[in-house]
Amino acid sequence: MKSSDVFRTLSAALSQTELSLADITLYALGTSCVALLGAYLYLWPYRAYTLPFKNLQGPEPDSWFFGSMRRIIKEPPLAPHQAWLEQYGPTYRYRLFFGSWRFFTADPLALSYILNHSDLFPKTGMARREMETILGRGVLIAEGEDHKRQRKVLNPSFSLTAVRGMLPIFYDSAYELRDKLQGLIEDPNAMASPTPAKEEDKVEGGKKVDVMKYLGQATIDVIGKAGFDYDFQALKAPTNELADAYRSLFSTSMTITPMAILQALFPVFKKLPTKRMRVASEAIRTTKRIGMRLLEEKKQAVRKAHSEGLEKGTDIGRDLLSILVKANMASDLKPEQRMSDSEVLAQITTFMLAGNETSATALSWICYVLSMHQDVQDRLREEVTSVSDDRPSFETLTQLPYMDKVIREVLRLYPPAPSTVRQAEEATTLPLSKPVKGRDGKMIDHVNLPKGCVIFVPIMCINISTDVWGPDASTFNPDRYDNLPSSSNQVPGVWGNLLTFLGGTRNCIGYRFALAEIKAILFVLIRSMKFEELPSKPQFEKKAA
Ligand code: HEM
Repeated sequence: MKSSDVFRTLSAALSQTELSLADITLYALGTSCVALLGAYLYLWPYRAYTLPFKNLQGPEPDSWFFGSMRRIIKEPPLAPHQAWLEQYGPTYRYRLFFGSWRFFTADPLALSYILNHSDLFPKTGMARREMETILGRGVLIAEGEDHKRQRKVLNPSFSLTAVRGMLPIFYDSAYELRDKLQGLIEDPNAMASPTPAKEEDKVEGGKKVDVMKYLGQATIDVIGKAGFDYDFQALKAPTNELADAYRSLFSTSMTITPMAILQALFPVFKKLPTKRMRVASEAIRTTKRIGMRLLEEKKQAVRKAHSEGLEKGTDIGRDLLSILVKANMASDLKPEQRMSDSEVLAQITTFMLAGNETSATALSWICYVLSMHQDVQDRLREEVTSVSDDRPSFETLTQLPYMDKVIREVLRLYPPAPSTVRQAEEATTLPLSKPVKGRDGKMIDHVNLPKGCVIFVPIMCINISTDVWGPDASTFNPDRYDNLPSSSNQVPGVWGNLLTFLGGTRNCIGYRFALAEIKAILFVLIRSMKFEELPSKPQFEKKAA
C-alpha cells in the first residue's frame, strides 16, 4: 500500500466516524489532562493521605515536583538532613521528586533492626539496576541467598590472616608514594598541584601538593596488586589501559545527565546507542577481557597445586582474587555454593569501585585534619618514630594506640561513604529507642513502614549524634576513645562504635584491608614529612559522588 493510500484510508475512516481532526486533538488533549490530573492526585495528595507514617514530622518540600531534592543536591552532603534532624529529632520524613517519600532515621535501635534484617531491607531496585550495569552481579549487588553464598566464598580473602599477608604490598606502595612526593617537593621545576602556588604559599622546603591525587594513585596500585595481582603502575605511568577503562566506566556511570536519569527510571532507554552507553560498553569489554585473563591465570595455578597434591594451605598468591579462586575451587565446597566465572569477574570490578576511592578519600581527610591540628600530628609522629622497624609487623602497626585513635576520629567525622539507602521488602513495624513527637503532638515509639518504602541510612549523622557521643560530638578529639560514653555501644557498626563501615549482615567486607592499608601509608608518610595548611587558607567544598 502506498502512503497516499494510507492517508486516503485514514481520511475515509475519519469521515465514517464523523470526527474531524480538531475533535481528535481536543479529545487527546482532554484525555491527557485527565491522566495528568489523575497521576498528580495519586502521587501527591493520595500518597500523602495514605502514608502509614504521615504523623511523623519533616520539612515542607521546596518544590511540589522535586520535593526537597534541589536543597539536598545544592548543600554539602547530609547538611540538610542534619539540620532537619536537629529540628524534628532522629526520625522524620521528607519528599523527593514525583511526590515520593523518604523515611529518615538516625535512631540506633531502628538502624540496628534495618541493618540486621537485610532480607527485609535490601538495596533499592533502582540502585541495584544502575550498579549492576557497571559492576555485574558481584557481592555489592547480590541479595538474599546469592549474597550469603558470595560472602561465604569471599570471607577467606578478607580474613585477618589474608590481610596480614598483604601488608608488604601496602608498604611497597607507601614507600613508592613517599619517594614520589619527596621527588616532587625537591624538584624546583615540578608542579605537584593543578594550579600554581600563590606567592604567600611558597614555603622554604615545602610545596603545594594535590595530596588526594597522589594518594589516589597509591590506592589504585594497592587495590591492583592486593586485589587481583595486577600492576597498574599508577604512581609511575600516567596511563594504563585497565585504569583508563575503570575511570571512564565509573565516571560515565556517575555523571548525572537528563538521559542518565531517564535511563535509570526506564531501563529500556539504555538500548539507545548514546555516547555514554558506547563508552560504558567499550570499558566493560576491556575490564572483562583483562579480568578473564587474570582469572584464568589464577585457575591454572590452583589446578597445578591440586595436581601436585598441595590443596590446602598452598600459597598461589596473597591477593584477594587468588584467595577467592582457591576458596571457590576447594573440593569441600558444594558445586551449588560456587561462584560462576561472571560472578568472580564482577568481584574484581567491585573491589576496584568499593576499595579504591574510599581509602583515598579517608587518607586525604586524615592528611587534612592533621594539617589543621599540628599538635596531634606531632604526637602521632612521636609515636611512629619510636618504632625502630621501618616495616613493622601487622601486630605492631595495627596496635599503635594513638594512630588508631586518630584514624577512628577522622573516620567518624568524615566517613568516605556518608550515607546509603535501603527499601522495605514488605510492610514492617520499626521500633525506635528515642520516641519522636508526631504532628499531632503525641509521642511516636514505633513506625509502620509500607512495602517499597525507601529508607535513608545517615551514616554521617549517627557518627556525629550528640545523643551517642555527647555535646562535643562534632569536635575532633582523638582522646575521646579513652573514655567512651556507654551510649556509643548502641551504634550497630562493625568497627569502632561507628557506622563508617556500616554494620549488620552487609557491613563492609573490606574494613580490615582498608584500615591496614591506611595505617601502613600513614605510618610511612608521617615518619618522613609534615602536612601543613597553605598559608592562604583556601576554602574547599565537600562533595559526594
Ligand atoms: C575507608 C575505606 C572504606 C569505607 C569507608 C568503606 C565503606 C563501606 C560501606 C559504608 C559499605 C556498605 C555500602 C552499602 O551497603 O550501601 C561498604 C561495602 C563494601 N565494601 Fe567497603 N569501605 C571501604 C573500603 C573498602 C575496601 C578497601 C574494600 C575492598 C578491597 C571494600 C569492599 C567492600 C565491599 C565488597 C562491600 C559490599 C559488601 C556487601 O554488600 O556484602 N571496602 N563499604
